[in-house]
Amino acid sequence: MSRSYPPVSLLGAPTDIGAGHRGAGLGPEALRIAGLPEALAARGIDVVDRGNLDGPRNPWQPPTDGYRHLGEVVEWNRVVMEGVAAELAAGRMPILLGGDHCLGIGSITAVANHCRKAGKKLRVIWLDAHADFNTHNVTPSGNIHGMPVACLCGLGPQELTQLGGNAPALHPSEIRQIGIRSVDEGEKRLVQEHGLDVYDMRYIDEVGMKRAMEEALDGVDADTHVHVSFDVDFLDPSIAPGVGTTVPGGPNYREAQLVMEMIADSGGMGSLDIVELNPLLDAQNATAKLAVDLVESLFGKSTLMRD
Ligand SMILES: NC(=[NH2+])NCCC[C@H](N)C(=O)O
Ligand SMILES: [Mn+2]
Ligand SMILES: [Mn+2]
Repeated sequence: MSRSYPPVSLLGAPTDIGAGHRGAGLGPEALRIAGLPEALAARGIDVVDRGNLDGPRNPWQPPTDGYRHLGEVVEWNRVVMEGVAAELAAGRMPILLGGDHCLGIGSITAVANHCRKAGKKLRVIWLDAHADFNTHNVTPSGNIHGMPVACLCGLGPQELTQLGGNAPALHPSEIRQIGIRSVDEGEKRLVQEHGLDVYDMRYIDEVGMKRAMEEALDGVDADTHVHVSFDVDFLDPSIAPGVGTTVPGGPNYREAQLVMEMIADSGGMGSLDIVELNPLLDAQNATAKLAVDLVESLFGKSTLMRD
């Protein structure tokens, strides 16, 4: 199946404000140096690099009341939400270059608002080692990059849960999480209570990535906007060392390619976040290059013609 893609805009968000390690703020530049704009252009996509958004610097403080850098995280997410919303309103596909995963709050809030206005269904495909469903009372770290899914579903500080208006941006039924293998104790209970649809590594081991992805994409149709939230720590650390919170036992190269190819085949991808890439922990930008390779597959690159 091949599709034509709308024009794409790259938006850099160079910050590690929600993370526990410094360095994710260098992600946008590493992705550019790994050739992301050129790779998309080579696929015939009209791509414009908007450069980097601007936000507060990282004061690198310990958490207060269960959150590290809440004020700065709110500011960054407002900037991201506005940037992503402007691209969607102009009929373009935003690709957010993070930055840490707290930025998913702003990005997905903008996408959800756009879908409500356009009368489209939303399906978020969350590729991650982590559920990112912590709240300030259960977080082991206070790092807000461990909380974006909870915030989007209405659990968290009002400044984040109501970033785009007074209703939660997302209903748990709109998200599918793939590759999960690290969920904190208190977080497990919340995931269960809110009925998140989690395709964890145990499930993927048992049924295979193909069936897991068929299920995760079930119901996606021409009226569905698919948002892909790609936390690079989704990948097994043996192939993707350049992230701050590695967890062993993730998808290998072929499984990751299949995920991307199946999302491409769904024909529904309307927006993408690439987050948590940390060039300071990488080996010669190899993780960034792998991310670019996988994004090519997300945009329909395949070995043979398959129509
Ligand atoms: N987006 C991420 N890399 N999240 C990692 C979260 C790690 C851990 N669960 C925490 O809340 O601190
Ligand atoms: Mn993660
Ligand atoms: Mn994450």
